[in-house]
Amino acid sequence: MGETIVIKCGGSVLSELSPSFFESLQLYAREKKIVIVHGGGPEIGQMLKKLCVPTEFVNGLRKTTKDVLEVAEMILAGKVNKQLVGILQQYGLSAVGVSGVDAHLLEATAIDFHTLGYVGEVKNVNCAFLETLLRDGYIPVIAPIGADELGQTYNINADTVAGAVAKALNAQQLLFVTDVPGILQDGVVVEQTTVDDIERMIATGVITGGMIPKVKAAVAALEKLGEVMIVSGKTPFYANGKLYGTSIWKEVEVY
Ligand SMILES: Nc1ncnc2c1ncn2[C@@H]1O[C@H](COP(=O)(O)OP(=O)(O)O)[C@@H](O)[C@H]1O
Ligand SMILES: CC(=O)N[C@@H](CCC(=O)OP(=O)(O)O)C(=O)O
Repeated sequence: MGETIVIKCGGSVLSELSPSFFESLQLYAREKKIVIVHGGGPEIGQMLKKLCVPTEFVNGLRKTTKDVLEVAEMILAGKVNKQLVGILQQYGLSAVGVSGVDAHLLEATAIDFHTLGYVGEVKNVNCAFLETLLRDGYIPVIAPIGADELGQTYNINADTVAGAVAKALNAQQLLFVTDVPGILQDGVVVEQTTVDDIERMIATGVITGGMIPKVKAAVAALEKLGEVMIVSGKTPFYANGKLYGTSIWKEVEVY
């Protein structure tokens, strides 16, 4: 069996993942070991609204009070994780759903408690646990909740978790599956780009909002990985041995 691929499924597209997306995944799973990290930001937002719990974002991260943390855990580790595992199983893929709390998978600490509350960053990934699941033929499906050594849980941005897991596993590739077919510039998909280009696109306002944590996680992961891709979950992302979307490299390849 081949190399490990980490796939992050964004909350923006979870309810719209097309049959062709799962068919691409089936093809990919024959050749690669797959780890999935999922988001669920829009669902957390909807539940917070229903429960009249205020929510605000600071630099793309959800400020997380005790009440917000409780809802994030319910939605991510409870609802979204189990729904996604259920769908993967319908497509014949052996998925096991865990949160970062299970088996100390994601050891976390607060980024900046004063500004963000219980928002975590990843300190350590239990790779041995993931490798056990992968060796037994399972696709680990990870909800982005981590815990510290005292058992305090944290809400972690799912793009950040995907980047940290890909780096820790020395993954061959990291794929961000989202609701757009890649990084768009003037409405056109940028097929290949580099870390320098990305910094320019953030500075000039081409890349904004939820695309920012994604490209930042991509840039951090590129310290160790060769390539990060951003692809759409609404259309097939893999066919004839080729991935369709934006490919991000550390620097331009010279042929
Ligand atoms: N240059 C860009 N190209 C594509 N999408 C962009 C760009 N800049 C900002 N975005 C926004 O980023 C969104 C994807 O991020 P987000 O909503 O957080 O998705 P996810 O839940 O998949 O992480 C897109 O739907 C789009 O609105
Ligand atoms: C700290 C932080 O912002 N956590 C995110 C976790 C979910 C997430 O990242 O979901 P998407 O991938 O769908 O955006 C949140 O509370 O929305």
